[in-house]
Amino acid sequence: MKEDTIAAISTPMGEGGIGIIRISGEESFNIAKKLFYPKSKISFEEMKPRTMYLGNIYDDLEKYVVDEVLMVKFKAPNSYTAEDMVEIHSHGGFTAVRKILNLVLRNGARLAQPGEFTKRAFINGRIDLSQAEAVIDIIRAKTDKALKVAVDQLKGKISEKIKEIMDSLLSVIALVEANIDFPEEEIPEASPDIILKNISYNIERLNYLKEKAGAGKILREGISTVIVGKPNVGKSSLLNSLLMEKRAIVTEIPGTTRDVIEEYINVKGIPIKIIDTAGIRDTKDPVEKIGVERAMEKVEGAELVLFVVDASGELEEEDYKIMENIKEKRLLIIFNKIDLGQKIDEKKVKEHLPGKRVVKISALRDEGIELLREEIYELIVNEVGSLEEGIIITAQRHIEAINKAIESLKEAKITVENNLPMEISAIYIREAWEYLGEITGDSVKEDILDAIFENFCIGK
Ligand SMILES: Nc1nc2c(c(=O)[nH]1)N(C=O)[C@@H](CNc1ccc(C(=O)N[C@@H](CCC(=O)O)C(=O)O)cc1)CN2
Ligand SMILES: Nc1nc2c(ncn2[C@@H]2O[C@H](COP(=O)(O)OP(=O)(O)OP(=O)(O)O)[C@@H](O)[C@H]2O)c(=O)[nH]1
Ligand SMILES: [Mg+2]
Repeated sequence: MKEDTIAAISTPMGEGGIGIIRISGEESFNIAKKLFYPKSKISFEEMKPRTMYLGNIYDDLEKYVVDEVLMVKFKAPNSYTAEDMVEIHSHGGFTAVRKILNLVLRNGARLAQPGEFTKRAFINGRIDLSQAEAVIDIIRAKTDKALKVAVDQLKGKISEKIKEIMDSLLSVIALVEANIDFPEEEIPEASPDIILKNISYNIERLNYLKEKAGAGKILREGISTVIVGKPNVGKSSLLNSLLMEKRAIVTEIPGTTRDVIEEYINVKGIPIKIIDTAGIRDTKDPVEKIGVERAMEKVEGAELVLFVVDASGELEEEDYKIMENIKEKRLLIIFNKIDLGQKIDEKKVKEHLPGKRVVKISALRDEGIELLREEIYELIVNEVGSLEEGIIITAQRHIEAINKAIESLKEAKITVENNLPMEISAIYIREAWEYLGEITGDSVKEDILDAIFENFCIGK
């Protein structure tokens, strides 16, 4: 079946130096040929692939030059999608790119869906599914470390590991099937021992990949971290210190913050989504009340809580209430306003929040902030393991597939141990193979593909 020729603007809409319109599919060259007039007066066919040419985009209906651009063509299969492709590099901004896209559409292309270029790269076999998924992770990476992990995935590191395991599983399946089909022949015997060994080894390899998944999820999605505490303890000041900018309004009036404020910070490569909330207290003010409710909701969903108290005062009833609510959470206790001297009873706080660490800071003077960042890092790394070496799985979809594969392999193991016919074991091993194939895209259903690429941006 002949695929449509698709087109989209691949750069963000806004004022910028350059804007890129991409076209992919069989009609790409014909469409570009009608619009593009090279300065050097050579024909479209004479232009070398993967070489930039300067020229004009000309509107053949309205008869005027739309923009001066650079154009480059890619001949299939040597392109991003592995189809014929054209890129038009125009001036940035809203108007030129949009006008050129419209011209391209008028001449026979249709607007690309989100992720459709990358989907084609996958369907045409240039990259596998986990590599395709890495593309959007690269675009959305919030720290250098997250970027590095995504680029490793784009380079095929995950697929390589998964494919090794799949091949190993396939080799036992083949062995079992050969023994069933040709029991008389001179082929290696599929002894229960050999099969068990293979299964155990592959379960081990999958478990190893799983170990790093926690770190992976954190690198990809960040840790949602809520700053919580009574009014006026310095929550917004802490947010500002961490961000190194005056993001939130700070005043000496309790109840200043009402809305939830969310920003990202980078703590040694870990993206931390930091959320400032309204001070928790009983209040009659209807606006503040909503703020307090929102704060409590955020605490509920938080992966890390920074509980701020005013260390220059005594613990109050509100503090006790908040502690009661957050004691089960991953949590750091922040003693703020330490510049005013410490009056708070540290023992009492620790009694109410056993096992949690205290960090002493002055948000006003930016003191202790570096230490706090260290503590956040340590807390996370202690729980999820190092973010440094090894292959890091980041996608929830991959983790689920690995879990299901492990379950199938465990089933297979039981059948062998119970001396059931080998073909039964082979069925479970094949099931594991198929689950892993969902990661690479070797065995994946259309709806999963749609769900993956729907989340991409247009033009990617
Ligand atoms: N202008 C521009 N910049 C871009 C992209 C692009 O498509 N256009 N990319 C994407 O969005 C990224 C680069 N990724 C790419 C990956 C593969 C191929 C490609 O043509 N691959 C062929 C040929 C490889 C070769 O040179 O031998 C292939 O793999 O067969 C192109 C871009 C980032 N920057
Ligand atoms: N001395 C001293 N004052 C501080 C410190 N941190 C914050 N403050 C002051 O405490 C007051 C309240 O600070 P905010 O950051 O607005 O407190 P908050 O917890 O966000 O308050 P709400 O939004 O009302 O809940 C302001 O006057 C700050 O300047 C600190 O470390 N030392
Ligand atoms: Mg505040």
